[in-house]
Amino acid sequence: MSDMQTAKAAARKAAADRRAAAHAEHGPHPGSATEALRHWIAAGPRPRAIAAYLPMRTEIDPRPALIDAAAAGVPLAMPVVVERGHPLIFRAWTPDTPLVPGAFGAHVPASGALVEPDLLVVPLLAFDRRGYRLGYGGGFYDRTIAALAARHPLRTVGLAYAAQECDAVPVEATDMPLDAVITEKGVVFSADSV
Ligand SMILES: Nc1nc2c(c(=O)[nH]1)N(C=O)[C@@H](CNc1ccc(C(=O)N[C@@H](CCC(=O)O)C(=O)O)cc1)CN2
Ligand SMILES: Nc1ncnc2c1ncn2[C@@H]1O[C@H](COP(=O)(O)OP(=O)(O)OP(=O)(O)O)[C@@H](O)[C@H]1O
Repeated sequence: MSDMQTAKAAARKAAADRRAAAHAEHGPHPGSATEALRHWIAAGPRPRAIAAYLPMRTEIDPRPALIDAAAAGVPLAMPVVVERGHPLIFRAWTPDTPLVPGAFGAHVPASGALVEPDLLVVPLLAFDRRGYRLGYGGGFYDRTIAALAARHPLRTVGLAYAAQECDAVPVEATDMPLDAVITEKGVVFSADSV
């Protein structure tokens, strides 16, 4: 393992433990995080489509924060892994969409049209106040953010427990910073651009 991989692995392990403790304390639907994300979405420009995630392990469930957008007719989507080393794709999703277990442990919509989102709600293990994040190590979100942002304007918001914050996440050239990070304490990071 490179020094970078070793540093990321250690940061992931520590953050996973802190996230599990926060999940046990606050549950999967911390109301203040849901409210902050709902307001953040409502306060910005109307998205063409929002992609969030179907929670796995001890991630916060983003779905309750999407209710207003869904009611306003904004298309929603969830991620699907196509292949290791490739960007994610997104399938249309509503609360009634049947789900099946996906290749990497998360559920995915069983079927559905492909969606090109311009707002991404991003899961993570660790974040810092520059907007950098660590996920499970697939590089899926880095590749996906780079690919989407190359095609059109994109906004990205991380959703996490406050306990997942780090001073400085180990960063390499391909890491894509988020535009904002929301926790049960509110909007804890916001780039100048959003
Ligand atoms: N809810 C949710 N859905 C998601 C993601 C996510 O982070 N959260 N993803 C975000 O990418 C994608 C799935 N990616 C994943 C990538 C790796 C592992 C995983 O279990 N990794 C192993 C380490 C494996 C290795 O290093 O080879 C692990 O964490 O133990 C899980 C999901 C798409 N869907
Ligand atoms: N755009 C890219 N092009 C090529 N390699 C990339 C790209 N993005 C990430 N990678 C590589 O993928 C590997 C995993 O990346 P990283 O450790 O940042 O994953 P992660 O952010 O924790 O995972 P995820 O984004 O799936 O949640 C690293 O070796 C990284 O260099």
